[in-house]
Amino acid sequence: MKLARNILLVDDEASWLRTLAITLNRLVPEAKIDTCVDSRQVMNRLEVGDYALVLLDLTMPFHSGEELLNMIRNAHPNTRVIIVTGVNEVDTAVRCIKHGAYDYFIKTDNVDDLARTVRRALEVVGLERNYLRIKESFLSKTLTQPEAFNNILTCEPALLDQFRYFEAVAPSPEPILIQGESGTGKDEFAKSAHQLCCPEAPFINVNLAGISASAFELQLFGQIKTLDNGQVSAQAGVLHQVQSGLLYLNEIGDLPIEAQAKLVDVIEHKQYYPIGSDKAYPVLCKIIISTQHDLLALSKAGKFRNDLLYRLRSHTIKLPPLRQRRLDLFMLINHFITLAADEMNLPRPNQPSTLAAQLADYEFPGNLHELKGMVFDAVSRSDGIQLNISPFMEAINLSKVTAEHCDQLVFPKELPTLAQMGDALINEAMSRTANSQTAAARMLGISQSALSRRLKQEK
Ligand SMILES: Nc1ncnc2c1ncn2[C@@H]1O[C@H](COP(=O)(O)OP(=O)(O)OP(=O)(O)O)[C@@H](O)[C@H]1O
Repeated sequence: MKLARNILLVDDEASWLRTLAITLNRLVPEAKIDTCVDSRQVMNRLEVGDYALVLLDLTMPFHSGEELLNMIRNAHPNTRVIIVTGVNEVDTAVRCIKHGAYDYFIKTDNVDDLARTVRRALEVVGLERNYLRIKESFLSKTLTQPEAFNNILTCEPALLDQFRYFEAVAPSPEPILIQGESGTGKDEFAKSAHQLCCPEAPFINVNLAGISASAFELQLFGQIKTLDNGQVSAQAGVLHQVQSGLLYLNEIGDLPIEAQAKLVDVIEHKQYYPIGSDKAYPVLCKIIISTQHDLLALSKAGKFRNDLLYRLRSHTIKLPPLRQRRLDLFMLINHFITLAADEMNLPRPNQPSTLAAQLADYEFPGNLHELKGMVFDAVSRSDGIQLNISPFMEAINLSKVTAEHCDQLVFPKELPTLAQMGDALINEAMSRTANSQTAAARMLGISQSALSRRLKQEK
């Protein structure tokens, strides 16, 4: 991921440089700080260092700060320069700002103000770089790393367009929101993002369904405790474990509102505090967030924070449900036949040529989870030559019957209890969705956490 983090501190006073570097390391932990005491080396360092920001003294031997400011702005217009000097003269300050300095500080100024400005300058450079890269990549109309999408089969033009958008935004430091019904491929897109931005680093998937605010905080931030005997015990959170990898937060719509505030802080300040610690640690990972809910509707209902919603809007992709991807059916069925035959060690049956057309009007409420479940069932019932199509026909017929008799449920002579009906409904939904709790919960019109609790009670 290409973040704007590198800062070069330039001053001929070595002891001041050391102090400034230590202070900024503490106040802006996400920054990578280098120092340079010799003004003659600055331009060479900028050639090789990808610096987003230079903090520059004014009075130095060889090249003065003002001279360097002009040289840097001409040769590296995207690098910002903040003047940090002992010279407290309004004229000089005005001249520097006119010549393109981002800001001007006196060495005796409050360091917190300087740190805030440094962070803002890094953000500005990051956003500029991001915007340029996204524009270039999107306009190029081709994928640079098509292999990152190997697990997502499609020939639907709308979804292929999403690949280009996703590749363009994947390296951005902002989080990406993936929206789509259960089974539309959100997890697969998160894995593609990992391939695109940090394949060598860890990928950690955290399911937020049913999580409490305190469990979320502990899982993300970890905990540092000082025991009675003075020893320190530390429990690492996923933000520490994932390092510069990819953190996938699944089902954000289920996150309690208090925990959402913590997540806003992480996204906004790119730093976090382990529970029990007042030391800030940098957030180095890429964050991908998914939901099957309409977050705008949740926010209107007071269940989702506006500030989090706005933060997640920078990069959003919406995955279409399978009922809008008819062109893909034939290919997906073939793909799942191969998977099922390999997994169950069975001969690979052929897909009847009319099957995809027969499924054209079926709604697939469980999307790819449901299709995969049907194909696995069909392969297990096949003779090894032709795919047994009864699981598909049963689903089509059932949906027709349900549509025709949706207001006329037929009950046995002796009525079941409410509890028995509930259990039977849950079992049916789980079996129709190949045991996907998210898809089954959606079918039943309840949250995944409620379904998960019911299933635990059943056991
Ligand atoms: N385009 C695709 N080609 C092949 N397989 C796919 C594709 N999209 C998804 N799958 C497979 O379909 C199943 C469901 O996909 P996935 O888990 O990514 O959906 P999801 O939207 O994350 O679901 P949930 O909301 O339930 O977590 C997985 O087994 C996945 O590997």
